[in-house]
Amino acid sequence: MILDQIAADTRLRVEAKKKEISLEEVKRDTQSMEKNTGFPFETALRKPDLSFICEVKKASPSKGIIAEEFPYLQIAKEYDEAGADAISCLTEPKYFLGKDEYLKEIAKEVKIPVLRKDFVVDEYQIYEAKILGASAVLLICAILEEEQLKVYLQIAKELGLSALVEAHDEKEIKQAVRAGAKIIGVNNRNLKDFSVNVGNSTNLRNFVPPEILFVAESGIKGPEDIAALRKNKVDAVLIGETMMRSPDKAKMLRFLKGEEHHEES
Ligand SMILES: O=P(O)(O)OC[C@@H](O)[C@@H](O)c1c[nH]c2ccccc12
Repeated sequence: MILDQIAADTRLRVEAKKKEISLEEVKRDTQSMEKNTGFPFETALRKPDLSFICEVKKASPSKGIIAEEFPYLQIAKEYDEAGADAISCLTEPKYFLGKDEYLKEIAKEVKIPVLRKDFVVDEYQIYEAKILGASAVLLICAILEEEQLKVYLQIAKELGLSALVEAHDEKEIKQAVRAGAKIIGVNNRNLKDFSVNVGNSTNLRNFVPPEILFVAESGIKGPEDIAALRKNKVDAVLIGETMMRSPDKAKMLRFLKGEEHHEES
């Protein structure tokens, strides 16, 4: 299964990083950092209207290369100017061709909060996210034990980071709720076989209590998808490929919101 493979590779990557900079060192580095005031990622999602999280992603295992040319900083700035509420930035290098530097530079450059999109299997990566300037981390239920998830949520909280806890089915949502997640994302893409069903997040909407923020992730292509998610009282959407492939981010965002009738001019 691809997810297990990515998680295993990530463990190796983290072990190698620890040899260069130890866990103690990254912990110490976060201690000397300015304390965050509030949780900007969570705040960005907690508004009456639907929030948009736009993703900076060069490639993925299901789609291959999405952006041959990849002016990541410019893309992030365009998302910010287009009115995105937050940015998701892939840092996983092998399968998504992400880089820590992308996140670091983007977080410095934009006003909106940035989520570190990676496969967290070690607390090391949460401290690292903080150092890179992220406002939030992704925690994927399918690769974490419930106890681990609880511990990681606590570490993130202490660092002033929000956590988007990703679930794919009812069982994982229940785990996320028990572990104390404040933001739950339901992935419409099954990471076991890459099949996409935008109905997955609407079907599972009611398993998440209303005080927990609900994010619909993946496979969102057009205003009909957004309208259906709005109707189901989703708090936020996470959109990657559709935004990445669009030459005019502001226009695409208006199109998705139903404010613009044509995708292309
Ligand atoms: O490009 P899409 O289909 O709009 O999907 C974005 C995002 O949801 C997807 O990249 C994603 C969702 N969960 C993940 C976990 C790891 C890596 C990537 C992801």
